[in-house]
Amino acid sequence: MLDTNTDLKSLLKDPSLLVTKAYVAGEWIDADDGATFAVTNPARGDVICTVPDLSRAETARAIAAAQVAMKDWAARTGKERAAIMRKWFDLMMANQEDLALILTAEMGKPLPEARGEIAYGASFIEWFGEEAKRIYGETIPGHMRDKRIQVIKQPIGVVGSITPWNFPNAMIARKAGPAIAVGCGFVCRPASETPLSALAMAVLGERAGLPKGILSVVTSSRASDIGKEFCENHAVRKLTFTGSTEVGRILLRQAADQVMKCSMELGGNAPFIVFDDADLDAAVEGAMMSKFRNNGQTCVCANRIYVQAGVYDAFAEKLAAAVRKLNVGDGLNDGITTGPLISDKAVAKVEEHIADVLKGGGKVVTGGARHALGGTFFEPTVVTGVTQEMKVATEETFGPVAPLFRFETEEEVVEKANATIFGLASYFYARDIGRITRVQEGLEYGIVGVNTGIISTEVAPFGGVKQSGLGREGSHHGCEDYLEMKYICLSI
Ligand SMILES: NC(=O)C1=CN([C@@H]2O[C@H](COP(=O)(O)OP(=O)(O)OC[C@H]3O[C@@H](n4cnc5c(N)ncnc54)[C@H](OP(=O)(O)O)[C@@H]3O)[C@@H](O)[C@H]2O)C=CC1
Ligand SMILES: O=C(O)CCCC(=O)O
Repeated sequence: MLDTNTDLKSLLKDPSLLVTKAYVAGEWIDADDGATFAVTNPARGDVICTVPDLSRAETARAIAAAQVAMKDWAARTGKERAAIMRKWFDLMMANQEDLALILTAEMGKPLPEARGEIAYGASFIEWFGEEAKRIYGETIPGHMRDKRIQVIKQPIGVVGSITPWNFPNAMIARKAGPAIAVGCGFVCRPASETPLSALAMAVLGERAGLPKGILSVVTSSRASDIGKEFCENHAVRKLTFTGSTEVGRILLRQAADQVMKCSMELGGNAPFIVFDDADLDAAVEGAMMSKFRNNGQTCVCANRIYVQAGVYDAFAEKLAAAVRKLNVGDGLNDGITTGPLISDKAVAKVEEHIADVLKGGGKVVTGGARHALGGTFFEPTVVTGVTQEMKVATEETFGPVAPLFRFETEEEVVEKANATIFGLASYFYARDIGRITRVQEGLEYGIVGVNTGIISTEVAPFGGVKQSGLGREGSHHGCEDYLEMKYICLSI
C-alpha cells in the first residue's frame, strides 16, 4: 500500500505545512485525553495521518483566548490589521503548490482545481484585509437641535465557524477573512474529513503575525459537541456555518437559546436553463464548469439542467461528448479532471438518483455506474428524460450526474426552476435581451449566472434565499455579518 503521508511530505517544498497538532490559543496541542482520528486520502483510501480529536474543553479554551486576544486586535487600526492579513495572503500564494497538494490529498479534487481553490481562498484574505480600513459608520442629522447622532460599527465578538469538506481552504478563508479583518477572534472547526488544509492555513497565519488566540483550529470528529460549545458558550456572539440545510437547521435551533447572530450557507438545487436562442457551445461549456467542477460536489453546482425542446437533443449530444472527455483518477496525477467522491455515502446518493431516473423512464446517455478504478470513483454521467417527479428535481445530488429536463416555454421553466425550497445559485443561457431581463428578475435565487457557469469571486456577495441560508459572504457586504451597529445620541 502507498504510504500517502510519506509521499505527501516528500512532495512538499515546506513539509512543516503538514501538521498533526491542533492550534488552540496560539499553541500547537494534542487532545487533553490524547485522542486522535484519522485523515484519509479518498483517491487511495489510505490514512494520511492522524490529528487530535478535541472536545468541548479545548474548544472553550480557544474561545476564551479569542475573547482576550480580540481586545488588543480590535483596538488596532484597520491599516495595522490589513498589513498582517496582506502578509497572510502573500504567504498563502507563495505556498500555493504545497497547500494545493495537501488539499488534493485529503479531499480528492484534481491538483489544478486545488491550486485554483488556494488562490480563491487567499483572495478573501486579501480582499477583507483591504476592507479592514473601510469599516465606516455614519452621522445622522439630529432629531432635536441639541442632539447629534452618530453610528459606529464594532466587531461582534468571538466567532465560531463550522465548515464542510468540499472546499477545505476557501470556505474557512471567506469566514476568517471578514471576521479577523474587522477585529473578531475566530475559532474554526474544519470538517473531520479535511482538517489538514485548515491547519496549514493556521501555520501561515501565525507566520504572518496573527496574535496568539485570534485564530484557533479545533480538529475534532465530534462535530455536534463542538457545535454545542459554540452555541452555549456566552463568549461566542456569532456562528458561521457552511453545509447541509439539515445541519443548518439544528444549529439555528441551538443558537436561538442565546439569540446568536448566524450566517448560514446551506444546500442548493441550482437550475441551469438553456433557452433555444442560446449559444449552444457556450452553454455546454458553462454546464461542464457548473456541473462537473469539484466532481459535482459544490452547493452551487447545476443540479437540474432544463433545456428548451427545440435544442434538447443537440444539447444532450454535445454535453455527452464533452463529458466523455473527462479524465477520472487520483487528483495528484497529471491530466486528471475528475477525482473521487468524498465517501461511500456520496456514491450511494448518486446511484440512488440515477436508479430513480431510470425507474421513471429516463435514459443514461453516458456514464451511469461506478468507475472501473473502484473506491469512490464514479463515471461522469448524463441522463435524459428527467421529470419534476424524480428525486433529482428536489434533492441535491452532490455528484457527477447531469440530469436533462425538457421544457417548452419561458413561463413554465421559471416556475419549475423556482419550485424548490432552495434558492442559492441559478444559471441560464439566452440571447434575447427582453428574456434575459425577465428571467433574471423572475428567478428566486441569491445568485444568477447569465451566460456563465462560474459565479464565484471574492468581490461579489455570495449567499442564498429561502432554505439555502442567511447572510452573504464576499464583497463589501461580507463584513456586515461580523459587525454590530452602535447608535450614539449625544446631547450638547
Ligand atoms: N452548502 C454546501 O456547501 C454544502 C452542502 N452539503 C450538502 O449536505 C450533504 C451532506 O454533506 P455533509 O458533509 O455530510 O454535510 P453536513 O452539513 O453534515 O456537514 C457540514 C459540516 O457540519 C458538521 N456537522 C455535522 N453535524 C453537525 C452538528 N450536529 N452540529 C455541528 N456541526 C455538524 C460536519 O462535521 P463532520 O465533518 O464531522 O461531518 C461538517 O463540518 C451533501 O450531500 C450536500 O447535499 C454538504 C457540504 C457543503
Ligand atoms: O459548495 C460550497 O460550499 C461553496 C461553493 C464554492 C464557491 O463557489 O464559492
